[in-house]
Amino acid sequence: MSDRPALRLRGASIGYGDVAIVRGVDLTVHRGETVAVLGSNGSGKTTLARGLLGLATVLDGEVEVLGAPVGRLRERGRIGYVPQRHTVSGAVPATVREVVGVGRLARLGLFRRLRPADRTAVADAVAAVGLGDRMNDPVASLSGGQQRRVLVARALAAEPELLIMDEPTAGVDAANQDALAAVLAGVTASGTTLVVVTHETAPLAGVLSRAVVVDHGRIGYDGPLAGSELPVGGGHHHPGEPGRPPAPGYRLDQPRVTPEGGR
Ligand SMILES: Nc1ncnc2c1ncn2[C@@H]1O[C@H](COP(=O)(O)OP(=O)(O)OP(=O)(O)O)[C@@H](O)[C@H]1O
Repeated sequence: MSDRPALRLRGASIGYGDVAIVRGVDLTVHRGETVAVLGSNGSGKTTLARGLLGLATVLDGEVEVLGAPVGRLRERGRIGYVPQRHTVSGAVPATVREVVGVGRLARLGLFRRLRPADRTAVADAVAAVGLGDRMNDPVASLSGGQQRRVLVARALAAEPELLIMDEPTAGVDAANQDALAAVLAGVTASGTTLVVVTHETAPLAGVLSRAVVVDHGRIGYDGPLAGSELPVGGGHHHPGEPGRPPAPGYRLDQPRVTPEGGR
């Protein structure tokens, strides 16, 4: 139902086995929002993202995705996911067209065949990530950054309502980061909700408007991603009393900059 938020977490704890990594998270993301999920290594960003997809276990609380309890959404193609690990592997050598075609099939459902309009969507998605001339190449023959873009195209080809991306710009060169930003701007302009786990907001600064900072499994900041301020680092801010918003150039793996300090 389109009046329900894209994401709604209430007291959500998410983890693996019986170990909670993300704890007691309250988070609502409305349709069309564009959210950066930030935080230091191991803070729980990927676990949070995986919890939205049913790939990590919801141990407590509620997680609703596109209006349905997590894992219960029947049309999985409504959610697009670009995982963190970037290589596309498999025993059978698959071409770019085939891998991205699988993304389109997720939208159609199993045992359906791609029709001309679907093939066009696949070609458009591949072109959008700048790999139009590699359509028939085995994915295994592409560079790591190019394979990463194949995964982005695979997600785009399904034209999802909610697109969750884990480090989509990592290992991608500046020109292709810009191209990706342009693609995502177009996707979000058509109403797609975007959640991007990232260490670097600068490449997608024009697309992302809200920052959620995960700090030791909890949300330490939730507010605008704006301004030209210096990075905040971890911090223990809370919604309602946010600290300084992470700036577009936020990178947690850069040396910390103290509030008083210069660069
Ligand atoms: N499959 C798994 N089984 C058990 N523990 C896991 C699993 N995946 C991750 N963890 C643990 O969960 C914690 C958080 O990991 P997670 O990948 O969510 O962090 P992250 O914030 O995405 O980090 P990074 O920035 O390094 O990607 C880590 O302590 C990690 O060891």
